[in-house]
Amino acid sequence: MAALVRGDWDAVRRVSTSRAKPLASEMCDLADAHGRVLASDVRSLIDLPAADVSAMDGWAVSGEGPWQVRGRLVNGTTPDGPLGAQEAIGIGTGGVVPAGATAIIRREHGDIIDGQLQWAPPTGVALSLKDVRPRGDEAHRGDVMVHAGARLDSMSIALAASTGHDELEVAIVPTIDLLVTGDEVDLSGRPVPGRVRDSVSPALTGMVRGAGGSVENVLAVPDDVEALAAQLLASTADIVITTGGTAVGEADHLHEALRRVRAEIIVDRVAVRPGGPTVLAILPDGRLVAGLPGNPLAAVVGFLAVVEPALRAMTLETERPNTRELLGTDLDRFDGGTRIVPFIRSDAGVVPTSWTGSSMLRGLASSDGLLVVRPGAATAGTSIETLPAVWRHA
Ligand SMILES: Nc1nc2c(c(=O)[nH]1)N[C@H]1C(S)=C(S)[C@@H](COP(=O)(O)OP(=O)(O)OC[C@H]3O[C@@H](n4cnc5c(N)ncnc54)[C@H](O)[C@@H]3O)O[C@H]1N2
Ligand code: MOO
Repeated sequence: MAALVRGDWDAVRRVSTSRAKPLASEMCDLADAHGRVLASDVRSLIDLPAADVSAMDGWAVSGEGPWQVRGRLVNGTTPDGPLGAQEAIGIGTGGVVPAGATAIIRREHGDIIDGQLQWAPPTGVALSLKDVRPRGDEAHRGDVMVHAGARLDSMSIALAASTGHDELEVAIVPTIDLLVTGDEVDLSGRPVPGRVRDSVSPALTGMVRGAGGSVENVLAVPDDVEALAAQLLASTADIVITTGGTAVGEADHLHEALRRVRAEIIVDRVAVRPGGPTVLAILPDGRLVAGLPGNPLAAVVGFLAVVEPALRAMTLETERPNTRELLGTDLDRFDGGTRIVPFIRSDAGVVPTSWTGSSMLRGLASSDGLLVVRPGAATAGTSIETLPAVWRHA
């Protein structure tokens, strides 16, 4: 298949989605399920609640009062028979309402005098079963509570727990190795003039997690075709991300390394700024290689173009609908492709941050997300597509 060369933003994301192979699934304890992608629907194992239960502390009664009190139902047990006429039984919130009950009386509306329950309702309160939560009020056995493809969060996990689950079927987490190229790049310490501190791997580690994957290794690779090719083959990750070396400089070895390992290039540059030199390739054994530019903001954009869609396809995560917001300012006209620009929200609408250069993360770090600025005019008061700050949800 021919590579998509200087492909449009949406086309690149579609191709990255379609060329990534879904991974298998595994079972996972609820305690470890946060952030995992659900592989099969969570269906309720029970009617919820499983019986008619009282919504209030008080008494279940039958017929008109006063009532003979038959003791108290211990929470967690079921009634040992129906209530007879003029009978009452003490009940707690969540207690199973006995058959024959015709009303719940709240604790504060009744008193026991000589073993008999006397009712002293405030005005307007009638005897009724309105304080009963009927069986199946929230869910019936078999109802789909969480759909396959959902990213599990604390609420969906809690819902699975409330409907009787201890473990869930989830997609296996795709693994990522990050190969940091650039002989001038330091993985730690304070960079002196001429040297650059690696900021791409810290930025991408959280973005990978936010997109459902896991960074297994961060390795510095020298600016050398042999070394890069050897490391591409040695890695066992589902996606190998390289940073730097994508452009046309003398130390830019990515294309040659990909040729040597017989990778098929799927995407060769993207019509986006920053992030233009992004590459996506597939190794003979099916693993993906994403070549991201060395400039940090360009690397983030390249990640969103080719890695994020691939990760979601590998876990079969449901695609989120595009979000749109009101643009708060005119943007300079640009026809050379899509621009991705960090934004913040203001009273007028979304506006670009400062520090949006390809080498800068300062604007992105304080942003609320990214604008997707299509070629052509973008004027204040119109709606514009945005991408959420996925790095923040990791
Ligand atoms: N003659 C041309 N020059 C460049 C072009 C071009 O089309 N023609 N494209 C420019 C664009 S756009 C980008 S983006 C960069 C992409 O460059 P590379 O992917 O080859 O990256 P490097 O040259 O290795 O590095 C670029 C820049 O980023 C710094 N860097 C690298 N790795 C890291 C890291 N892990 N953390 C922080 N900073 C990093 C590196 O020191 C360079 O300053 O090429 C343009 N040039
Ligand atoms: O477009 Mo590059 O990706 O500007 O820095």
